[in-house]
Amino acid sequence: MSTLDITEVVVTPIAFPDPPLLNAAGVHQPWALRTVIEVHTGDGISGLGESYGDSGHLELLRATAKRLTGLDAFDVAGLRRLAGEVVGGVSDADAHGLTGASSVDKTVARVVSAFETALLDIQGRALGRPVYDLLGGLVRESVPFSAYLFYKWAAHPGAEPDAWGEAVDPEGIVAQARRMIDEYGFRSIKLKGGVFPPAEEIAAIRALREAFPEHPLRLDPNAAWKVATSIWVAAETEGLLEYLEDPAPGIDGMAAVAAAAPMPLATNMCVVGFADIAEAFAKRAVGVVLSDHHFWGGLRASAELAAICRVHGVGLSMHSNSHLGISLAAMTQLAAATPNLTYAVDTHIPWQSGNDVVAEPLSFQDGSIRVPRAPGLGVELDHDALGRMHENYRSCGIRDRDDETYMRGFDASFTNRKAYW
Ligand SMILES: O=C([O-])C(=O)C[C@H](O)[C@@H](O)C(=O)[O-]
Ligand SMILES: [Mg+2]
Repeated sequence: MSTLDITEVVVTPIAFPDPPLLNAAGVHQPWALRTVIEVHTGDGISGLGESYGDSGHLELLRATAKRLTGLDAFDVAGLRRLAGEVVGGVSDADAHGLTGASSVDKTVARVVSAFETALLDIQGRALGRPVYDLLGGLVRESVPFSAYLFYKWAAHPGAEPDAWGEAVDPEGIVAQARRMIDEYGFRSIKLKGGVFPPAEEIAAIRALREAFPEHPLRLDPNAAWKVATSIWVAAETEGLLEYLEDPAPGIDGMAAVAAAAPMPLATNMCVVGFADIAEAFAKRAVGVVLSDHHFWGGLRASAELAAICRVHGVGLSMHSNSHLGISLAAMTQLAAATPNLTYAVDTHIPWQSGNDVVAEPLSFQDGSIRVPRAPGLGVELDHDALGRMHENYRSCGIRDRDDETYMRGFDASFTNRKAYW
């Protein structure tokens, strides 16, 4: 008799180089952290997951992994129960705060997600079907992604310049967009804002519109603006943005901006769990929710979020932070099966300079990824790369992502820009 009982779970923290990308929380550290999950079953079928690498989360992943031996790979309910027991009453927060408030539910969701992806990978491989078939079936052959632009320094202080160069003004941002679009073919553009005074970021949006008249544009200051400033920026960018993402903090702040803004507001900060939805939707605070399976509780939970958005007439997009090819494959599978995901998906992949833990990463053509037809997620682990990136983790000295403290090393007066302008 075949058994998909879990025999072993391997949790490997890794690090890979990250450029000095600027945001409202500070600046990215030289190394980004992730955790790779390998779940093995008695049948010899294994599945992959990718998650955050911060120390508190890693501890929870390791503790949960120990409990999974013997669980059936189809028993996602059992995974949720065990993860809930491990997390207990812990509310694990990010130092950067870029994905909103923490809660016990969100902490459990982040842990579940890391393993659920691996279980779905196993299920798909066992059935000989891609993960999108487990999520309701294919609704698009290819998934469009957006160019994700960042203000950035030419180099981490004291290090060699990276290949992307400096971008601290509209010219630098347009040059970055041109290069990213030439290389990847993206057909929509997101600018990470909350770095410079809003008038400078509006100027960058105007410059992008002039250089790329056909590309839908988004601006995301990660709640760096007060309500009045947000309303002013929204008026100044009327007709330029497909959505304005998290201009101001909190559901009430967003609702006040949304009531005056000519474009929809999007969020990955004020609606970050199922408990936020009723209030935010009742107050019409957001027109678009950015899903993210890494903190919404996995691919199935993200599909539930999609259904809720659909029935409420709220749009759906997808969030990303620094990630590698297992996450990209999971995001692609989810997007492939989500009818109302009508916005191009965010991705940090261009910033990872070709570093990956998968042997043949999914690649972009004309800004989109063709959905893989192989069983499971459609990617295989590169064990040598995993080993190298684990060595990076051991030697880099970083154990938590903390953009603010890293920035303070260069500007002692810097504080997180929440509602700053
Ligand atoms: O609001 C967002 O889209 C993000 O939080 C995306 C990323 O975390 C990004 O801001 C980053 O990594 O600096
Ligand atoms: Mg955002």
